[in-house]
Amino acid sequence: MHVFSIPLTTRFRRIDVREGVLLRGPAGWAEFSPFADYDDVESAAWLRAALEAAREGHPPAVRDRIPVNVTVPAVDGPRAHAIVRASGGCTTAKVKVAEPGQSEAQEVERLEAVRDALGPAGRIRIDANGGWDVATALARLAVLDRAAGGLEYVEQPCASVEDLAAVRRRTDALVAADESIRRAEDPFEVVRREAADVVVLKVQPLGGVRACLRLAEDVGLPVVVSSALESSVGLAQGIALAAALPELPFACGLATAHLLTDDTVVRPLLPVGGAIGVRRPVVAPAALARTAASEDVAARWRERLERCAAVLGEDLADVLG
Ligand SMILES: O=C(O)CCC(=O)C1=CC=C[C@@H](O)[C@@H]1C(=O)O
Ligand SMILES: [Mg+2]
Repeated sequence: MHVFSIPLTTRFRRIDVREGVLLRGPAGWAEFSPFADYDDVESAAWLRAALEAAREGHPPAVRDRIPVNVTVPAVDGPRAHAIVRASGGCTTAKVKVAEPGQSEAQEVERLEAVRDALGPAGRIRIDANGGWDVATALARLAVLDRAAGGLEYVEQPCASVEDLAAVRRRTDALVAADESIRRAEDPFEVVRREAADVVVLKVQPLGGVRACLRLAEDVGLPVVVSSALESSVGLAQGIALAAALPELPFACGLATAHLLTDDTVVRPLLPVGGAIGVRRPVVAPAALARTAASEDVAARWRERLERCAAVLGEDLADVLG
């Protein structure tokens, strides 16, 4: 077991340092890295995902390259431009909007810069993380669609499924559901209420690659696989899901290794030509030493891991070695 602590290159989701645990089982390394705002019961799904990867490995792949979007945090125009240009050939960008404290003008500047960097053929999607009410979403979407020169879709414009459905009914923009799937008691409410055109699946919060494959089948909507800002060990779990899905019509949000200043593997899972090759990266002792958390952080994670294992009724002896 290895506890890592890696500073981010850019503040994202109001965090500056990404922490988590790497476990190693008979099928290889796996990552357990629930965000701090997930309680033990919610975090247990993240552990189920890690145990599946460590013990069973990944299901068969049906493709060997995963097209990915570059993820643009809530930064200013010049920085957004630079991030897109340094993205490893991504032709789709996902741009964060609705950041608390930021203005519409800052979002417009960011989207114009991203369009400029991508060129006319690129695709731009935005993610509001549930930050708007319906009226704000409708007004802002019109403005941001113009600034971006067309939006591929808007991810989680509002927090509730009811509001997502209202936005979807009242605009031409496609709506993607993220938090309404990953943090919902019932992910099928999105389907019943016709609240989304696309669902975003993240492997850790949804309990593993196989659980996500079943969910994708049952939901019956196009899927975008996205990361939870993991190190490349966790990203490989997302890559494995994207590789195994029968259909993959959109670029996936798995190019987030560039948001970390270091990684736990020899060759991080970064895009080349806008896609990430399907592989399980090699964890290296030197990378583990560089990214090792301090003793107090490690102790906090060991306790969290134990509490989540208790929630699942799991004995972790085979993955802690
Ligand atoms: O989808 C992407 O391009 C990258 C992943 C990403 O945006 C996220 C990762 C982790 C936490 C989330 O707040 C955020 C998201 O909302 O999708
Ligand atoms: Mg999202």
